[in-house]
Amino acid sequence: MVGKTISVVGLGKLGASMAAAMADRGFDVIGVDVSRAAVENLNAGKAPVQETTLQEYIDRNRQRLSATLEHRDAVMKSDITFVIVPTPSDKNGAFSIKYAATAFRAIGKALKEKKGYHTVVLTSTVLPGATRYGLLPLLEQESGKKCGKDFGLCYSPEFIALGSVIRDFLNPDFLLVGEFDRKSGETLESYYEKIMENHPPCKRMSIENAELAKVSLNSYVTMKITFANILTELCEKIPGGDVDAVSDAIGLDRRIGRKYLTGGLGFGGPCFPRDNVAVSFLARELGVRNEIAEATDRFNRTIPARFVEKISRHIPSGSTVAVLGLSYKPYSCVVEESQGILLAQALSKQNYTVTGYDPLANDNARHMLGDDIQIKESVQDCIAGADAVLITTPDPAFTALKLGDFRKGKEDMLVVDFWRVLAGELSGKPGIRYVPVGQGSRIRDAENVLEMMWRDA
Ligand SMILES: NC(=O)C1=CN([C@@H]2O[C@H](COP(=O)(O)OP(=O)(O)OC[C@H]3O[C@@H](n4cnc5c(N)ncnc54)[C@H](O)[C@@H]3O)[C@@H](O)[C@H]2O)C=CC1
Ligand SMILES: O=C(O)[C@H]1O[C@H](OP(=O)(O)OP(=O)(O)OC[C@H]2O[C@@H](n3ccc(=O)[nH]c3=O)[C@H](O)[C@@H]2O)[C@H](O)[C@@H](O)[C@@H]1O
Repeated sequence: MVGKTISVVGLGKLGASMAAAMADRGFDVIGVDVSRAAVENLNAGKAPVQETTLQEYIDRNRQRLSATLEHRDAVMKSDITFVIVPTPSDKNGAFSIKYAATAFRAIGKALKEKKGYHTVVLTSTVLPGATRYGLLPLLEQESGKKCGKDFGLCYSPEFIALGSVIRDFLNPDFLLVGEFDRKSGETLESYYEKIMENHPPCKRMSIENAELAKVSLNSYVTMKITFANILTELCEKIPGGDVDAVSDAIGLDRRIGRKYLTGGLGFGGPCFPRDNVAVSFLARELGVRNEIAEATDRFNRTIPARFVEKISRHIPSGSTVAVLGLSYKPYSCVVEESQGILLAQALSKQNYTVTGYDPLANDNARHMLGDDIQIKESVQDCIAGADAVLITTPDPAFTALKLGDFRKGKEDMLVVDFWRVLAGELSGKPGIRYVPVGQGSRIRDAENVLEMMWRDA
């Protein structure tokens, strides 16, 4: 049932890494992209995108990896095709399937000519119904063939975080397979048995259940992060409050777990923020109330403004603020929905002079921010002359900073540490006003509020 050759349509952040990882597991992999640069790069042995270990995987699998602009070539020469093209949010917050539709039409045309059974797998994130009612008809129209008889179809998303795409892909907690019919699911599962390194459990179900499971998982995880961010605010108002102490404790309960329970600056990036919006859209369309997804999204989007207000209580507008961390998380060049970028923009609007630095995301940040923020080439350049420093990601370039890296001028320098990574180094040190987010500050005020609450008991 398992053939030797796999094709991957879409050689972006997810697809390029999946193609290289599957080649490493012994398959011949043909990548397809509409971008000539992506195809030429892969054929020249260069990673089309930046991702941890991707270049190494390409280097050691050159013989088994190739790329083409022609969907037809790839489908004819392979037994199974994974489709991993963008599904951007549309104006209603739903995921658009316009790129997937173009890819499915091209695959359908190729299937018309192809002799023998072929399996098509959609990996891109879509909402329930999109695969069966939006994309499957295109395959059947273009090929003149029947799904379930002439070809198979699955929806099988990945649960992969940028920066660890290859490791996560090869070692998932579980596999999710939405199958058109039993044969489609069995075929895909047998490929996964050969591809994955850790023999994960495979959950097979209807296509629609798998579509719902993918977005539900992300929505649930962001709800958990948001809960931690609410705890963060509460701890700041409680004398001696410490969000990590609380998260570490409740995270030990196996019903909760400690992962994705760290309060800080909120979630960002190209995946999480759009998923609650899409889930809310789905719920509205189906007449279901989903106030959790809506509240999670609302709360997360107000976090930068809350901190601008907080910072303005410490330093007047006109001061210089250094933002360390412009990507949405460490080890990433991605700036989409980055909380660091949103914070920099909000501060600039309030007439602060803003400088920024990120080890990987400087170019993308420059592109997004234009002239409003001065992007610097090193942490030291970014901090020099600043009245306040904001540490927005727990990147090793920032967690390794020492007291001596911060200015020792006449005025104390404000350091807002969203992930509390420099507490040992900076807390209580002369010349620094260290503000660890999620810890009880302005203790006297906090005590007053608690005293008032309980005075008449
Ligand atoms: N990046 C991630 O970590 C994850 C992404 N996803 C989902 O995977 C999908 C793809 O995401 P990324 O890889 O990040 O996108 P991306 O934008 O980095 O890459 C998509 C690639 O598809 C190509 N493409 C567009 N239309 C095409 C067509 N008709 N034929 C062939 N190639 C075509 C583009 O040129 C681009 O190279 C999205 O639905 C996303 O939500 C899901 C889980 C994780
Ligand atoms: O559907 C997707 O496309 C992917 O979205 C996320 O992956 P990703 O956005 O790359 O990154 P994560 O490492 O999960 O982090 C996302 C954000 O959450 C924030 N976060 C994470 C953990 C935490 O405890 N607190 C917190 O605020 C991070 O700072 C970051 O901004 C999911 O983790 C993947 O499982 C999923 O496949």
